[in-house]
Amino acid sequence: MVKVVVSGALGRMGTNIGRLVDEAPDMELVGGIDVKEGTLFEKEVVPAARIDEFLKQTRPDVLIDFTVAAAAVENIKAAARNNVGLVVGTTGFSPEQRETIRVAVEGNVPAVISSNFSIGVNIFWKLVREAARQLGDYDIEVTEAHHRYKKDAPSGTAKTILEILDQELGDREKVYGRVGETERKNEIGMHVIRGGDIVGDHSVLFAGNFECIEVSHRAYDRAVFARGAVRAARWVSGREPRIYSMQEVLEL
Ligand SMILES: NC(=O)C1=CN([C@@H]2O[C@H](COP(=O)(O)OP(=O)(O)OC[C@H]3O[C@@H](n4cnc5c(N)ncnc54)[C@H](OP(=O)(O)O)[C@@H]3O)[C@@H](O)[C@H]2O)C=CC1
Ligand SMILES: O=C(O)C1=N[C@H](C(=O)O)C[C@H](O)C1
Repeated sequence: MVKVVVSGALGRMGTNIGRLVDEAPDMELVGGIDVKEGTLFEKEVVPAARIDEFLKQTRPDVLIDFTVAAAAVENIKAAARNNVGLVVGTTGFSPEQRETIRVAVEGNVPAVISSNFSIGVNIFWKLVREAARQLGDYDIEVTEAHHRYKKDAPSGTAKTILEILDQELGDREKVYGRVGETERKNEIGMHVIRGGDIVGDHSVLFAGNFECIEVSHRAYDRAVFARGAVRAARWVSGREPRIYSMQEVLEL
């Protein structure tokens, strides 16, 4: 049995993940962490201030964190202190926060950290890499769209797309939206849409003369992220203590 605590337990992703863990025959949901007290599928949810005490009491194998960046950093440090493996889907980390996470995790606990846990997006990233290899001289524009409540922008998935493009094409200037008189140079355009209940859309446009290629992914339900996170939780238990990507989990 893989024992799981969900952090961000009362949120959109936390409740989706809690349901899947609760229903999995090989997993045990032992509780949740959030800002307020509550319950998650009849298991206790305690405030984040009590995380150390709760991890000692419930002794999970894995903490799955889908919260906000500043909170996730503290939760990751607590998991590492208590020798609990990690699956981290939270996005919006600064470079400094990423370094803090690396120091907390490496050599201490195994952690799968990904800006997107859907299988489709992990394949989409591979397609974007291949397109960039072939179409480096085309104009490139990245667009993402999410629901009105999303706190960070651009999305973590879009930032991963920009990293892939940089790896393949070298560092290019990023232009975040355009207004007024603008002249296109060898930049990458990055465009963010927020509205309604859009679950998560990402697209990369490669525009040449007389033709365009668009690589895109659209999520219709948060279940695709939740399923990937639960798959990663199963996979991460007992691994060497370092940071893993979802690509490693999926052997892509
Ligand atoms: N990697 C992936 O595949 C995916 C990543 N995400 C990312 O996951 C994160 C959460 O998204 P979503 O579920 O939509 O957001 P929600 O706001 O619905 O959920 C986040 C929850 O975390 C709670 N929270 C805040 N601080 C803490 C803390 N210190 N400890 C524990 N819980 C805390 C929030 O409480 P309160 O509301 O009271 O502040 C809220 O209940 C975001 O960063 C998002 O980008 C989302 C989908 C897929
Ligand atoms: O906040 C969300 O909802 C999502 N966040 C992730 C991101 O920032 O890339 C993944 C997904 O697109 C949904």
